[in-house]
Amino acid sequence: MASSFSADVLGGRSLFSPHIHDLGLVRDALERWASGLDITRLGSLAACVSVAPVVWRFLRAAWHESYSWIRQFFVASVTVPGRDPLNRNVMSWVMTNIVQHRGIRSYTARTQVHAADMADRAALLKRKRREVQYLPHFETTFFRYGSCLYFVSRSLDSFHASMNDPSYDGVGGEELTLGCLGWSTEPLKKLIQTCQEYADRQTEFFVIIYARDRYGMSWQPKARKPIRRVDTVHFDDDLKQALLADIRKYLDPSTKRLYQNRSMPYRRGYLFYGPPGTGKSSLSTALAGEFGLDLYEVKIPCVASDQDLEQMFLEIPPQCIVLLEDVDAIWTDRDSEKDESQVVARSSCTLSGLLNVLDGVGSAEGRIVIMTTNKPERLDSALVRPGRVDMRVMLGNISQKSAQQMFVRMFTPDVTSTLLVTNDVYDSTDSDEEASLLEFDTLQELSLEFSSHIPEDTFTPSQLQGFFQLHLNSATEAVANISSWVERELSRSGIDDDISVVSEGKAS
Ligand SMILES: Nc1ncnc2c1ncn2[C@@H]1O[C@H](COP(=O)(O)OP(=O)(O)OP(=O)(O)O)[C@@H](O)[C@H]1O
Repeated sequence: MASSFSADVLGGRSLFSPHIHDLGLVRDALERWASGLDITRLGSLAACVSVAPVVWRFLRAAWHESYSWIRQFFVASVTVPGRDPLNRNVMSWVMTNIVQHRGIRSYTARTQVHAADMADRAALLKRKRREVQYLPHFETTFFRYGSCLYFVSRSLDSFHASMNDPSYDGVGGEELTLGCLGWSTEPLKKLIQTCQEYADRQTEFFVIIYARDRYGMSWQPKARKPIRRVDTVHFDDDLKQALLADIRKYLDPSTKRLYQNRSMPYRRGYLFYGPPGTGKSSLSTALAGEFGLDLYEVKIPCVASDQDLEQMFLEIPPQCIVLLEDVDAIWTDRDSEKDESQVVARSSCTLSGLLNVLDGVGSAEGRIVIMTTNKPERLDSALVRPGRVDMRVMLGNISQKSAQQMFVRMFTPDVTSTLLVTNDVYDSTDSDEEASLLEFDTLQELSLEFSSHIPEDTFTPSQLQGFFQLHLNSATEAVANISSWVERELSRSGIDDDISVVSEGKAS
């Protein structure tokens, strides 16, 4: 037993011997260091360590004092209020061009709110998981731009308050102070102009949609959507061209002069009507992108009072699109007694409140107002008279022609990837052209076959979009499945409440 025990110990020793060797070395080093220690030096070291915090506090106070002196006498500054649109422009420029180029070690993290922004496919599939948004966390940052030294400080208190607002997208919103060394504010104005130009370039690719914040206190950017081309919203082609021409003419500077010379209010109003899911909101967003305008969204059923509506309109800038959604929720036709009771129940603002903001004292020049409704017959004639509504656009159920266009759009190869392929890989030879032409021809044939199965003016475009979402990977599969889908939808609409929606679309 004894021999076996000692054998085990020996075995263990041989196993761990390198560590024991290392420990021996550490112990030797410690012994050498301790033997050379001088107790006086140790005491002065301890004294230094104990006064270090006091020195640190003193240096900080001195720095703050001298910093405020420097700021007072040698620094020019501009403060940008949190709720001003300029704030967002400055902040996104600073984030993109300064902060992100530095190694960031401090972030604010919060749960991503906008589901549309989720890039993580796994998170999308696992619906309960929400993506985390990381935002650079800084209070003051110094940077050199051109020949000047600048700094930007932000009020972190208001930043944290904004972060608690789920509709806040994380950029801007807190009071900013921009400063630079010197007595002139010119470099600051130039910097602000650079930020503005940067923001303008951004809007070439995006539409900024503004909505009231959750307290109803101010307009806040709700979403930044990639521009949707107007040709991706399918409805009557002639009507679409007429609408585009009308807006283009209205926005032409010469038209503005004409209106002013003739003492006419420079405003334009449109009414988009049709069943739900026919593209009224999509068209409004597409128009904002087409004409480079911001979109201010007012959901009429959510407006608390006439005063709120008035305040909203007072804060909307002149050059933009105002989208008044579901205007029928305000009230019904004045002659229709039976609906009068629903009016009070559905919305808290009144017809006179709405008319007042459309062309009363507070209504600004240069706006485009788009009203949408599913029930145009309910609207009061005063609201839709010329001057308030200059053009009515009916967005109905989908025609065979639009269904064909939608099919081609869904299965046309991505333009950017096609361009990459043609530029990088191929020399455009005759056979290649023939191949792409053939592809185009096949797509046309398939689209014709597809649309022949779609009954005229029966389904909403959003219904058809739902079908495409199931067959996005194969055009032939879509064609093969369309007739059974149509049958299913028709039989469903026979028993569904949807039948009323479909027949309303046909009637209008
Ligand atoms: N005419 C259309 N052309 C292309 N897509 C459309 C069209 N109409 C609807 N869609 C698609 O259907 C979806 C819903 O459209 P949208 O919200 O614009 O309809 P809407 O008429 O505003 O509906 P609602 O009256 O319920 O607000 C969007 O994803 C949009 O892409």
